Amino acid sequence: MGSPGVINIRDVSKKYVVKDKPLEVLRGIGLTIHPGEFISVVGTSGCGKSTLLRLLVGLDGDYEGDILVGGARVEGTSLDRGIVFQEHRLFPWLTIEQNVALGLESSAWTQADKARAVDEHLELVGLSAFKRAYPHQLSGGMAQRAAIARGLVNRPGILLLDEPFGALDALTRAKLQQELQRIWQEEQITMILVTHDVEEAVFLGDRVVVLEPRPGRIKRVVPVSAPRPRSRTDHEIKALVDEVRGYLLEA
Ligand SMILES: Nc1ncnc2c1ncn2[C@@H]1O[C@H](COP(=O)(O)OP(=O)(O)OP(=O)(O)O)[C@@H](O)[C@H]1O
Repeated sequence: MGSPGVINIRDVSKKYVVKDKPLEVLRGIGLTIHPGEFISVVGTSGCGKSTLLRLLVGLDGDYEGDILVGGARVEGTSLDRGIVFQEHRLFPWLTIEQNVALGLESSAWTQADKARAVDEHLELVGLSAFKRAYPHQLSGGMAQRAAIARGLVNRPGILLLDEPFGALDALTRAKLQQELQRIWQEEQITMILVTHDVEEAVFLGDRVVVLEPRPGRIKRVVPVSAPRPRSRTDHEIKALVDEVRGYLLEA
C-alpha cells in the first residue's frame, strides 16, 4: 500500500434508471491519472462529478467502459482508495482517535502499528491534542481534518475527496486548502478532488477536469503548471481561474 498506481479511465459511461427510464449521467469519460497527481474535477451541479467518484472508489460497478488502477479493474472498494465526503461522517459516540482508527478496521496490521498510524495521522492534520475529544467538541474544520486523517490512516495510494470543504466558511476553507496541499506533498499520493469552487480546483490541481452536463462529458482538461507552494494571488492561477470559469459558463 502507499505507492499509487496509474488510473486509466477508459470510455466510461453511466446510466441510472429513474422512474423506469434510463438517465444518462456520464458519457465517454476518458482520462489517465498519473501516480501522485492532484486532479480537480469541476462542473455544474448534477453533471455527474460524485457519480464519477463513486465509480472510482468502487461503490458502484454498474457502468460501461473500464476503470483500471495499476492495470487491475476496480472491483468493489479497496483499502488502497480512501474517500472523504462533504459531511465528515464521524461517529458521535466515538472519540476522534477511535473514529480515525475506523479507517484501519479491516487492515491486517498489529494493534501497535495501528496505534502508531493513528497518532501519526492525527499529527499530520494537527489534531493530536484532540485525540480524546468527541466530534461535537470540534469545529467544522477540525472535524473535516479528522475525516481526512481517517481517509489517509490506512496509507492508501489514492484519496478521493467529494466537496470536502463545501460546508465550511471561507477562511477555514482557505486554511484547509493550504493544509491539503501540504499533506498531498508530504504523502505523495494521488488525490482526486470534486469541487464547485473553481479557485480551489486551480489552486490545488495539477490538472483541472471541466465536465459539461447532460450527459456528463469532459469538456476540457486544463493543466496548472504554477510552482508549489502556490499563492492565490499568482497571475497564472488567477488567469486559469478565469479560463475555467469561462468553460463552465459555456457548459
Ligand atoms: N442513485 C441514483 N439514482 C438515480 N439518479 C441518480 C442517482 N445518483 C445520482 N443521480 C442523478 O445523476 C445525476 C448526477 O448526479 P451527481 O451527484 O453525480 O452529480 P454532481 O455533479 O456530483 O452534482 P452536485 O454538484 O450537485 O453534487 C443527477 O441528475 C442525479 O439526480
